[in-house]
Amino acid sequence: MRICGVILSGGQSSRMGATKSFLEIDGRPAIAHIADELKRLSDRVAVITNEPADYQFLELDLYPDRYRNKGPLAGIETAIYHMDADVYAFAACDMPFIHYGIYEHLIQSLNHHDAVIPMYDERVHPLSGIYTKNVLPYIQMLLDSDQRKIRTLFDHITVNYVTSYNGISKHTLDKHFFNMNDPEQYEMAKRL
Ligand SMILES: Nc1nc2c(ncn2[C@@H]2O[C@H](COP(=O)(O)OP(=O)(O)OP(=O)(O)O)[C@@H](O)[C@H]2O)c(=O)[nH]1
Repeated sequence: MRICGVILSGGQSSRMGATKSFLEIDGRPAIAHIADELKRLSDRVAVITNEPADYQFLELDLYPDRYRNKGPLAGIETAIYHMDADVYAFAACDMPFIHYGIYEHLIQSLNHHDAVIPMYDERVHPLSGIYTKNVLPYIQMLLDSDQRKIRTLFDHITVNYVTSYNGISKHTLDKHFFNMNDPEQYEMAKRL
């Protein structure tokens, strides 16, 4: 199975007030930690960013959103449009502690669905999901009619929502799904 890892980094970071990808965790930018983990899944990892010059140090494939200012769904569209793979493992740039084993578990849960979306602590995490190429025309249809909600995509495709993570510790899961959106959460991240 051909897998691509994709980091979504096209947001405004307005709550944080600084680009979340470049916030330092253990002396390295958050996005470098995320890239390292996705490289354990695949030798093909891309970043979807509208400021590619800032990301060249990562030495990854860089693509700007094809649909501008339409949110993360546009980032997913861009990745699938440009890269040829069977499955795409997505990560938000504000989840610095992702664990590749959780993605392996999601991929094993594909079972002919169009996407596998993790749930944890009663929250749905669509930007840490696995998507197949099948979703591309549906995303384009939504973006073409200015619909940006990922949840709307799920009305059109088959989704396996994963809620059990046998063999993965609570500590690993708590960190994987930790998301830093504001300065307070960044301070928490530095202590994790
Ligand atoms: N490629 C791409 N990624 C996006 C876009 N909007 C948000 N993202 C990414 O989606 C993830 C979640 O973003 P949010 O936290 O909802 O939004 P944000 O713009 O980063 O932050 P706020 O401005 O504080 O809402 C992050 O990884 C963002 O970089 C977009 O328009 N394009």
